[in-house]
Amino acid sequence: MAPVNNNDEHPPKFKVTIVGSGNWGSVASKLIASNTLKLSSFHDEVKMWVFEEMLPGGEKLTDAINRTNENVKYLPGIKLGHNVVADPDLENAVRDANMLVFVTPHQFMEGICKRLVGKIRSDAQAISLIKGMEVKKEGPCMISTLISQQLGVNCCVLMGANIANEIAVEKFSEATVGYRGNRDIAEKWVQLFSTPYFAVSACQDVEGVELCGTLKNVVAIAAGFVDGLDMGNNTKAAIMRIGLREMKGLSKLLFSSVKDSTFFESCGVADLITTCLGGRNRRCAEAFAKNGGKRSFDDLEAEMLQGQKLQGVSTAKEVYEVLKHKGWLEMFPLFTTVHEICTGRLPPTAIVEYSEHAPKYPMTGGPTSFP
Ligand SMILES: NC(=O)c1ccc[n+]([C@@H]2O[C@H](COP(=O)([O-])OP(=O)(O)OC[C@H]3O[C@@H](n4cnc5c(N)ncnc54)[C@H](O)[C@@H]3O)[C@@H](O)[C@H]2O)c1
Ligand SMILES: O=P(O)(O)OC[C@H](O)CO
Repeated sequence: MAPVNNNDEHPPKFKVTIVGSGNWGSVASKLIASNTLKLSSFHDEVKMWVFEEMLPGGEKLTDAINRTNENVKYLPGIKLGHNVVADPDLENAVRDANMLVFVTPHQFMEGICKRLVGKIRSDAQAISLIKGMEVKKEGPCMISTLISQQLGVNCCVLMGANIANEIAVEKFSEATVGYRGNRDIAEKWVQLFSTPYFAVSACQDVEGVELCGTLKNVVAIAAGFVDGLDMGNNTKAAIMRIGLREMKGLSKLLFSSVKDSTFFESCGVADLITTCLGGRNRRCAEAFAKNGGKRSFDDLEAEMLQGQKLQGVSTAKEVYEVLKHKGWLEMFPLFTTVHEICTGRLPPTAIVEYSEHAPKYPMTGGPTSFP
Protein backbone atom coordinates (compact mmCIF):
# COMPACT_ATOMS: atom_id res chain seq x y z
CA MET A 1 0.00 0.00 0.00
CA ALA A 2 1.56 3.26 -1.09
CA PRO A 3 0.82 6.45 0.81
CA VAL A 4 -0.65 9.39 -1.11
CA ASN A 5 1.86 11.90 -2.41
CA ASN A 6 0.14 15.28 -2.51
CA ASN A 7 2.17 18.20 -3.80
CA ASP A 8 5.38 16.17 -3.65
CA GLU A 9 5.28 15.90 0.13
CA HIS A 10 8.08 13.78 1.61
CA PRO A 11 7.47 11.21 2.77
CA PRO A 12 4.00 10.73 1.20
CA LYS A 13 1.12 10.24 3.65
CA PHE A 14 -1.90 7.97 3.98
CA LYS A 15 -5.31 9.56 3.43
CA VAL A 16 -8.40 8.21 5.19
CA THR A 17 -12.08 8.37 4.21
CA ILE A 18 -14.91 6.98 6.28
CA VAL A 19 -17.90 5.77 4.28
CA GLY A 20 -20.78 6.11 6.72
CA SER A 21 -21.74 8.55 9.45
CA GLY A 22 -24.25 6.85 11.72
CA ASN A 23 -23.77 6.18 15.42
CA TRP A 24 -20.68 3.94 15.09
CA GLY A 25 -19.44 5.67 11.95
CA SER A 26 -19.27 8.95 13.87
CA VAL A 27 -17.39 7.37 16.78
CA ALA A 28 -15.00 5.73 14.31
CA SER A 29 -14.33 9.16 12.81
CA LYS A 30 -13.53 10.54 16.27
CA LEU A 31 -11.07 7.69 17.00
CA ILE A 32 -9.39 8.00 13.61
CA ALA A 33 -9.26 11.79 13.59
CA SER A 34 -7.50 11.87 16.96
CA ASN A 35 -4.84 9.54 15.54
CA THR A 36 -4.27 11.17 12.16
CA LEU A 37 -3.35 14.36 14.04
CA LYS A 38 -0.80 12.46 16.12
CA LEU A 39 0.69 10.10 13.53
CA SER A 40 2.94 11.71 10.97
CA SER A 41 2.33 9.02 8.33
CA PHE A 42 -1.33 10.13 7.91
CA HIS A 43 -2.88 13.27 6.46
CA ASP A 44 -4.56 15.21 9.26
CA GLU A 45 -7.84 15.58 7.39
CA VAL A 46 -10.35 12.72 7.59
CA LYS A 47 -13.27 12.77 5.17
CA MET A 48 -16.59 11.29 6.27
CA TRP A 49 -19.24 10.50 3.68
CA VAL A 50 -22.72 11.47 4.87
CA PHE A 51 -25.94 10.01 3.47
CA GLU A 52 -27.55 13.43 3.22
CA GLU A 53 -30.73 14.22 5.05
CA MET A 54 -32.60 17.30 6.14
CA LEU A 55 -32.80 18.05 9.84
CA PRO A 56 -36.11 19.21 11.39
CA GLY A 57 -34.95 22.88 11.40
CA GLY A 58 -34.28 22.75 7.63
CA GLU A 59 -30.48 22.49 7.78
CA LYS A 60 -28.65 19.70 5.90
CA LEU A 61 -27.01 17.14 8.18
CA THR A 62 -23.65 17.61 6.43
CA ASP A 63 -23.74 21.37 7.00
CA ALA A 64 -24.68 20.87 10.65
CA ILE A 65 -21.75 18.46 11.14
CA ASN A 66 -19.28 20.82 9.52
CA ARG A 67 -20.67 23.82 11.45
CA THR A 68 -20.76 22.21 14.90
CA ASN A 69 -18.17 19.41 14.54
CA GLU A 70 -20.83 17.09 15.95
CA ASN A 71 -23.10 14.58 14.29
CA VAL A 72 -26.15 16.24 15.77
CA LYS A 73 -28.47 13.43 14.71
CA TYR A 74 -26.52 10.20 15.27
CA LEU A 75 -24.01 11.18 17.97
CA PRO A 76 -25.13 14.45 19.56
CA GLY A 77 -22.94 16.09 22.18
CA ILE A 78 -19.64 14.55 20.99
CA LYS A 79 -16.99 16.56 19.13
CA LEU A 80 -15.63 14.53 16.22
CA GLY A 81 -12.37 16.48 15.86
CA HIS A 82 -11.84 19.66 13.84
CA ASN A 83 -10.03 17.64 11.14
CA VAL A 84 -13.19 15.63 10.26
CA VAL A 85 -14.81 16.97 7.09
CA ALA A 86 -18.30 15.75 6.24
CA ASP A 87 -19.02 15.31 2.53
CA PRO A 88 -22.37 14.27 1.00
CA ASP A 89 -20.76 13.47 -2.37
CA LEU A 90 -19.70 9.81 -2.22
CA GLU A 91 -17.40 9.90 -5.23
CA ASN A 92 -15.70 13.06 -4.08
CA ALA A 93 -15.28 11.72 -0.55
CA VAL A 94 -13.39 8.60 -1.67
CA ARG A 95 -11.48 10.05 -4.64
CA ASP A 96 -8.09 10.69 -2.98
CA ALA A 97 -8.25 8.17 -0.17
CA ASN A 98 -6.07 5.10 0.01
CA MET A 99 -7.48 3.93 3.34
CA LEU A 100 -11.26 3.40 3.15
CA VAL A 101 -13.29 2.65 6.27
CA PHE A 102 -16.76 1.21 5.54
CA VAL A 103 -19.29 1.63 8.33
CA THR A 104 -22.90 1.79 7.19
CA PRO A 105 -25.83 -0.48 8.08
CA HIS A 106 -25.17 -3.63 6.03
CA GLN A 107 -28.30 -3.43 3.89
CA PHE A 108 -26.96 -0.33 2.08
CA MET A 109 -23.56 -1.70 1.14
CA GLU A 110 -24.47 -3.43 -2.10
CA GLY A 111 -25.79 -0.15 -3.53
CA ILE A 112 -22.83 1.83 -2.20
CA CYS A 113 -20.35 -0.64 -3.74
CA LYS A 114 -22.12 -0.39 -7.11
CA ARG A 115 -21.72 3.39 -7.00
CA LEU A 116 -18.03 3.09 -6.15
CA VAL A 117 -16.95 0.73 -8.92
CA GLY A 118 -14.13 2.41 -10.82
CA LYS A 119 -14.19 5.44 -8.50
CA ILE A 120 -11.57 4.53 -5.92
CA ARG A 121 -7.78 4.59 -6.07
CA SER A 122 -6.20 1.44 -7.46
CA ASP A 123 -3.89 1.18 -4.44
CA ALA A 124 -6.64 1.63 -1.85
CA GLN A 125 -6.99 -0.64 1.18
CA ALA A 126 -10.33 -1.13 2.90
CA ILE A 127 -11.68 -2.15 6.28
CA SER A 128 -15.27 -2.99 7.15
CA LEU A 129 -16.78 -2.23 10.57
CA ILE A 130 -20.13 -3.52 9.33
CA LYS A 131 -21.86 -6.37 11.15
CA GLY A 132 -24.00 -8.26 8.66
CA MET A 133 -24.00 -10.24 5.44
CA GLU A 134 -25.73 -10.57 2.09
CA VAL A 135 -27.26 -13.79 0.83
CA LYS A 136 -26.73 -14.61 -2.83
CA LYS A 137 -27.90 -17.54 -4.92
CA GLU A 138 -24.50 -19.12 -4.41
CA GLY A 139 -24.72 -18.74 -0.62
CA PRO A 140 -23.75 -16.20 2.04
CA CYS A 141 -21.54 -13.28 1.07
CA MET A 142 -19.78 -11.46 3.89
CA ILE A 143 -19.67 -7.67 3.56
CA SER A 144 -15.86 -7.65 3.38
CA THR A 145 -16.11 -10.09 0.47
CA LEU A 146 -18.68 -7.90 -1.24
CA ILE A 147 -16.32 -4.92 -0.91
CA SER A 148 -13.29 -6.92 -2.10
CA GLN A 149 -15.08 -8.45 -5.05
CA GLN A 150 -16.93 -5.38 -6.26
CA LEU A 151 -14.14 -2.86 -5.73
CA GLY A 152 -11.08 -5.07 -6.27
CA VAL A 153 -9.49 -4.12 -2.95
CA ASN A 154 -8.14 -6.03 -0.01
CA CYS A 155 -10.59 -5.68 2.88
CA CYS A 156 -9.90 -6.28 6.57
CA VAL A 157 -12.61 -6.13 9.25
CA LEU A 158 -12.84 -4.54 12.70
CA MET A 159 -15.34 -6.05 15.14
CA GLY A 160 -15.60 -6.17 18.92
CA ALA A 161 -17.52 -5.38 22.08
CA ASN A 162 -18.13 -1.86 20.88
CA ILE A 163 -21.31 -0.10 21.91
CA ALA A 164 -20.61 3.18 20.16
CA ASN A 165 -22.08 5.54 22.76
CA GLU A 166 -19.74 4.14 25.43
CA ILE A 167 -16.64 4.53 23.26
CA ALA A 168 -17.78 8.04 22.35
CA VAL A 169 -17.32 9.07 26.00
CA GLU A 170 -13.99 7.27 26.11
CA LYS A 171 -14.91 4.31 28.31
CA PHE A 172 -12.33 1.55 27.80
CA SER A 173 -13.07 -1.22 25.30
CA GLU A 174 -11.28 -3.66 23.02
CA ALA A 175 -11.64 -4.57 19.36
CA THR A 176 -10.30 -7.14 16.92
CA VAL A 177 -8.98 -6.49 13.42
CA GLY A 178 -9.45 -9.57 11.23
CA TYR A 179 -7.11 -9.90 8.29
CA ARG A 180 -5.83 -12.36 5.74
CA GLY A 181 -2.38 -12.37 4.23
CA ASN A 182 -0.25 -9.35 4.91
CA ARG A 183 0.03 -8.49 8.61
CA ASP A 184 1.59 -5.09 7.80
CA ILE A 185 -1.75 -3.84 6.54
CA ALA A 186 -3.54 -5.11 9.65
CA GLU A 187 -0.95 -3.30 11.78
CA LYS A 188 -1.64 -0.06 9.91
CA TRP A 189 -5.36 -0.39 10.75
CA VAL A 190 -4.54 -1.20 14.38
CA GLN A 191 -2.43 1.95 14.51
CA LEU A 192 -5.19 4.06 12.97
CA PHE A 193 -7.87 2.96 15.47
CA SER A 194 -5.96 2.40 18.74
CA THR A 195 -6.25 4.92 21.56
CA PRO A 196 -5.63 4.58 25.30
CA TYR A 197 -9.32 3.74 25.72
CA PHE A 198 -9.68 1.61 22.56
CA ALA A 199 -7.34 -1.39 22.54
CA VAL A 200 -7.15 -3.09 19.16
CA SER A 201 -5.41 -6.34 18.31
CA ALA A 202 -5.05 -8.22 15.02
CA CYS A 203 -6.21 -11.76 14.29
CA GLN A 204 -5.50 -13.66 11.08
CA ASP A 205 -9.07 -14.92 10.61
CA VAL A 206 -11.13 -12.44 8.65
CA GLU A 207 -14.13 -14.78 8.22
CA GLY A 208 -14.19 -15.80 11.89
CA VAL A 209 -14.01 -12.20 13.12
CA GLU A 210 -16.70 -11.01 10.70
CA LEU A 211 -19.04 -13.93 11.38
CA CYS A 212 -18.76 -13.32 15.14
CA GLY A 213 -19.83 -9.68 14.65
CA THR A 214 -22.62 -10.68 12.30
CA LEU A 215 -24.14 -13.66 14.10
CA LYS A 216 -24.06 -12.15 17.58
CA ASN A 217 -26.81 -9.77 16.44
CA VAL A 218 -29.19 -12.73 16.05
CA VAL A 219 -28.37 -13.90 19.58
CA ALA A 220 -28.97 -10.33 20.81
CA ILE A 221 -32.52 -10.52 19.48
CA ALA A 222 -33.04 -13.76 21.43
CA ALA A 223 -31.61 -12.13 24.58
CA GLY A 224 -34.04 -9.24 24.13
CA PHE A 225 -36.97 -11.66 23.94
CA VAL A 226 -35.85 -13.21 27.22
CA ASP A 227 -35.67 -9.76 28.84
CA GLY A 228 -39.09 -8.79 27.46
CA LEU A 229 -40.56 -11.96 28.92
CA ASP A 230 -38.86 -11.23 32.27
CA MET A 231 -37.21 -14.63 32.35
CA GLY A 232 -34.16 -13.67 34.35
CA ASN A 233 -30.41 -14.03 34.22
CA ASN A 234 -30.08 -17.81 34.10
CA THR A 235 -32.26 -17.99 31.00
CA LYS A 236 -30.33 -15.17 29.37
CA ALA A 237 -27.03 -16.89 30.14
CA ALA A 238 -28.42 -20.08 28.59
CA ILE A 239 -29.40 -18.19 25.45
CA MET A 240 -25.93 -16.68 25.26
CA ARG A 241 -24.27 -20.10 25.67
CA ILE A 242 -26.46 -21.74 23.03
CA GLY A 243 -26.01 -18.70 20.80
CA LEU A 244 -22.24 -18.82 21.06
CA ARG A 245 -22.34 -22.52 20.27
CA GLU A 246 -24.41 -21.86 17.15
CA MET A 247 -22.17 -18.94 16.14
CA LYS A 248 -19.14 -21.18 16.29
CA GLY A 249 -20.91 -24.12 14.65
CA LEU A 250 -22.19 -22.12 11.69
CA SER A 251 -18.97 -20.15 11.21
CA LYS A 252 -16.93 -23.34 11.00
CA LEU A 253 -19.39 -25.06 8.71
CA LEU A 254 -19.27 -22.08 6.33
CA PHE A 255 -15.48 -21.57 6.53
CA SER A 256 -13.34 -24.45 7.74
CA SER A 257 -10.49 -21.96 8.25
CA VAL A 258 -12.29 -20.26 11.18
CA LYS A 259 -10.23 -20.62 14.36
CA ASP A 260 -11.58 -21.59 17.80
CA SER A 261 -9.39 -18.92 19.39
CA THR A 262 -11.24 -16.15 17.52
CA PHE A 263 -14.31 -16.76 19.72
CA PHE A 264 -12.23 -15.72 22.75
CA GLU A 265 -11.21 -12.39 21.21
CA SER A 266 -13.17 -9.16 21.72
CA CYS A 267 -15.08 -9.89 18.50
CA GLY A 268 -16.36 -13.17 19.97
CA VAL A 269 -17.53 -13.76 23.49
CA ALA A 270 -17.00 -10.14 24.61
CA ASP A 271 -19.17 -8.70 21.84
CA LEU A 272 -21.80 -11.34 22.51
CA ILE A 273 -21.96 -10.33 26.18
CA THR A 274 -22.09 -6.57 25.63
CA THR A 275 -24.66 -6.84 22.88
CA CYS A 276 -26.93 -9.11 24.94
CA LEU A 277 -26.68 -6.66 27.85
CA GLY A 278 -26.77 -3.24 26.25
CA GLY A 279 -27.27 -3.22 22.48
CA ARG A 280 -30.01 -1.77 20.30
CA ASN A 281 -31.03 -5.18 18.92
CA ARG A 282 -31.59 -6.42 22.47
CA ARG A 283 -33.57 -3.29 23.40
CA CYS A 284 -35.94 -3.46 20.41
CA ALA A 285 -36.43 -7.22 20.83
CA GLU A 286 -37.31 -6.65 24.49
CA ALA A 287 -40.02 -4.19 23.40
CA PHE A 288 -41.22 -6.64 20.73
CA ALA A 289 -41.67 -9.41 23.32
CA LYS A 290 -43.30 -7.06 25.85
CA ASN A 291 -45.87 -6.23 23.16
CA GLY A 292 -46.45 -9.95 22.56
CA GLY A 293 -45.06 -9.64 19.04
CA LYS A 294 -47.95 -7.37 18.02
CA ARG A 295 -45.82 -4.37 17.00
CA SER A 296 -43.48 -4.92 14.07
CA PHE A 297 -39.74 -4.49 14.35
CA ASP A 298 -39.94 -1.82 11.64
CA ASP A 299 -42.25 0.25 13.85
CA LEU A 300 -40.18 -0.30 16.96
CA GLU A 301 -36.95 0.56 15.11
CA ALA A 302 -38.39 3.80 13.77
CA GLU A 303 -39.79 4.82 17.17
CA MET A 304 -36.96 3.71 19.43
CA LEU A 305 -33.87 4.30 17.28
CA GLN A 306 -34.78 7.55 15.50
CA GLY A 307 -32.99 6.75 12.23
CA GLN A 308 -30.43 4.29 13.57
CA LYS A 309 -30.78 0.79 12.14
CA LEU A 310 -31.18 -2.70 13.54
CA GLN A 311 -29.05 -5.41 11.97
CA GLY A 312 -30.26 -8.47 13.89
CA VAL A 313 -33.70 -8.97 12.35
CA SER A 314 -32.49 -8.91 8.76
CA THR A 315 -29.45 -10.99 9.70
CA ALA A 316 -31.77 -13.60 11.26
CA LYS A 317 -33.60 -13.76 7.92
CA GLU A 318 -30.35 -14.03 5.98
CA VAL A 319 -29.05 -16.75 8.29
CA TYR A 320 -32.38 -18.60 7.98
CA GLU A 321 -32.09 -18.53 4.17
CA VAL A 322 -28.59 -19.97 4.36
CA LEU A 323 -29.66 -22.69 6.81
CA LYS A 324 -32.68 -23.59 4.72
CA HIS A 325 -30.67 -23.71 1.51
CA LYS A 326 -28.04 -25.95 3.11
CA GLY A 327 -30.57 -28.18 4.92
CA TRP A 328 -29.18 -27.14 8.31
CA LEU A 329 -32.29 -25.67 10.00
CA GLU A 330 -32.52 -28.48 12.55
CA MET A 331 -28.93 -28.00 13.59
CA PHE A 332 -29.48 -24.37 14.59
CA PRO A 333 -32.67 -24.15 16.67
CA LEU A 334 -31.83 -20.78 18.23
CA PHE A 335 -31.09 -19.01 14.94
CA THR A 336 -34.13 -20.66 13.33
CA THR A 337 -36.50 -19.78 16.16
CA VAL A 338 -35.38 -16.13 16.30
CA HIS A 339 -36.35 -15.69 12.65
CA GLU A 340 -39.68 -17.45 13.13
CA ILE A 341 -40.51 -15.19 16.08
CA CYS A 342 -39.47 -12.05 14.18
CA THR A 343 -41.78 -12.98 11.31
CA GLY A 344 -44.71 -13.79 13.64
CA ARG A 345 -44.78 -17.51 12.84
CA LEU A 346 -43.96 -18.30 16.48
CA PRO A 347 -44.71 -16.31 19.66
CA PRO A 348 -41.81 -14.74 21.62
CA THR A 349 -42.18 -17.46 24.30
CA ALA A 350 -40.97 -20.00 21.71
CA ILE A 351 -37.43 -18.78 22.37
CA VAL A 352 -37.19 -21.26 25.25
CA GLU A 353 -39.46 -23.93 23.83
CA TYR A 354 -38.60 -26.70 21.45
CA SER A 355 -38.46 -25.40 17.90
CA GLU A 356 -40.75 -27.13 15.44
CA HIS A 357 -37.72 -27.42 13.19
CA ALA A 358 -35.57 -29.00 15.84
CA PRO A 359 -37.36 -31.98 17.33
CA LYS A 360 -34.09 -33.81 17.81
CA TYR A 361 -32.18 -30.85 19.13
CA PRO A 362 -34.01 -28.97 21.85
CA MET A 363 -32.80 -25.50 22.83
CA THR A 364 -31.10 -26.94 25.89
CA GLY A 365 -28.96 -29.31 23.95
CA GLY A 366 -28.07 -28.89 20.33
CA PRO A 367 -26.21 -31.09 17.95
CA THR A 368 -22.98 -32.72 18.92
CA SER A 369 -21.79 -32.79 15.33
CA PHE A 370 -20.47 -29.23 15.06
CA PRO A 371 -16.81 -29.11 14.15
N1 LIG B 1 -23.78 1.68 16.84
C1 LIG B 1 -23.02 0.79 17.43
O1 LIG B 1 -22.92 0.73 18.67
C2 LIG B 1 -22.20 -0.16 16.60
C3 LIG B 1 -21.05 -0.74 17.16
C4 LIG B 1 -20.30 -1.63 16.41
C5 LIG B 1 -20.67 -1.93 15.11
N2 LIG B 1 -21.78 -1.35 14.58
C6 LIG B 1 -22.11 -1.71 13.19
O2 LIG B 1 -21.73 -0.63 12.34
C7 LIG B 1 -22.59 -0.56 11.20
C8 LIG B 1 -23.13 0.85 11.08
O3 LIG B 1 -23.81 1.18 12.26
P1 LIG B 1 -24.05 2.68 12.74
O4 LIG B 1 -24.39 2.58 14.20
O5 LIG B 1 -22.92 3.57 12.33
O6 LIG B 1 -25.32 3.13 11.86
P2 LIG B 1 -26.77 3.57 12.42
O7 LIG B 1 -27.46 2.41 13.02
O8 LIG B 1 -26.61 4.79 13.25
O9 LIG B 1 -27.56 3.86 11.06
C9 LIG B 1 -27.84 5.11 10.57
C10 LIG B 1 -27.00 5.44 9.38
O10 LIG B 1 -27.58 4.84 8.20
C11 LIG B 1 -27.56 5.83 7.19
N3 LIG B 1 -28.53 5.55 6.14
C12 LIG B 1 -29.89 5.58 6.22
N4 LIG B 1 -30.42 5.29 5.00
C13 LIG B 1 -29.38 5.08 4.16
C14 LIG B 1 -29.27 4.72 2.79
N5 LIG B 1 -30.36 4.52 2.04
N6 LIG B 1 -28.04 4.56 2.27
C15 LIG B 1 -26.93 4.73 3.00
N7 LIG B 1 -26.97 5.07 4.31
C16 LIG B 1 -28.18 5.23 4.88
C17 LIG B 1 -27.87 7.10 7.93
O11 LIG B 1 -27.53 8.21 7.14
C18 LIG B 1 -26.96 6.93 9.13
O12 LIG B 1 -25.64 7.35 8.81
C19 LIG B 1 -23.67 -1.62 11.44
O13 LIG B 1 -23.36 -2.79 10.72
C20 LIG B 1 -23.59 -1.92 12.94
O14 LIG B 1 -23.96 -3.24 13.27
C21 LIG B 1 -22.54 -0.46 15.28
O1 LIG C 1 -26.54 -1.80 19.35
P1 LIG C 1 -26.37 -3.08 18.53
O2 LIG C 1 -27.28 -4.15 18.98
O3 LIG C 1 -26.42 -2.79 17.06
O4 LIG C 1 -24.89 -3.59 18.86
C1 LIG C 1 -23.85 -2.66 18.83
C2 LIG C 1 -22.50 -3.32 18.69
O5 LIG C 1 -22.46 -4.23 17.64
C3 LIG C 1 -22.00 -3.92 19.97
O6 LIG C 1 -20.66 -4.33 19.79
